[in-house]
Amino acid sequence: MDKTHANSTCSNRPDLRGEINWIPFDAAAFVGSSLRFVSGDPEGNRFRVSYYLDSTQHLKAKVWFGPETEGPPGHAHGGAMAAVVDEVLGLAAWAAGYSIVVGNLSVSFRNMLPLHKVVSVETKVVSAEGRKIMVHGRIYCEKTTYAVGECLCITIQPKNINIR
Ligand SMILES: CCCCCCCC(=O)SCCNC(=O)CCNC(=O)[C@H](O)C(C)(C)COP(=O)(O)OP(=O)(O)OC[C@H]1O[C@@H](n2cnc3c(N)ncnc32)[C@H](O)[C@@H]1OP(=O)(O)O
Repeated sequence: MDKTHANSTCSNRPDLRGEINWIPFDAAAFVGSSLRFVSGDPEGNRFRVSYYLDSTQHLKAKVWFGPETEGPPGHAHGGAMAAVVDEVLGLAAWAAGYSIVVGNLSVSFRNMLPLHKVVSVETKVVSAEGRKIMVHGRIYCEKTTYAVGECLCITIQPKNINIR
């Protein structure tokens, strides 16, 4: 399990720094500025997200689940976790060089995720067969796994997605 430098509790400014050997990843440089739903409001009360590549070039994210992601009292909505898995695993395929949209997403919720928590997301592109790119990943913090995702991405022509 990765060692974390991030605070696990909310402060005025959650600590989204990456871990040793992670380098910042500029998502907008790959997919434009359209990813507003999850990572587009770095000062907001929903999600705050920082992206990185680890030393093996796998996409990682640090994500703060703010109060506006609430589902069960004091905890993140399952849809909020699914949205994070959708964006981060989809973006992992882009970071690996595939222009894709997500065709199918499976998310298993393993533990309730307390609000105001900074967690990590890890990803791995596990296969590429024709237009089908399979990406696996999970949301975790230290020894706790909150959600596990399997994301089937389908390649598209970049011109069909109007990246801006
Ligand atoms: C820009 C950065 C984005 C990154 C992070 C954000 C991630 C997202 O949230 S993306 C938004 C959510 N996703 C969408 O809106 C996608 C909506 N769906 C579509 O646009 C289309 O169905 C699309 C593009 C996936 C596939 O359509 P199309 O190009 O016509 O391909 P199609 O011929 O049907 O299928 C191609 C292959 O993929 C397979 N496939 C397509 N969709 C699926 C699916 N949902 N499940 C399983 N297999 C599928 C087909 O079986 C086919 O396989 P094979 O080649 O073996 O026969």
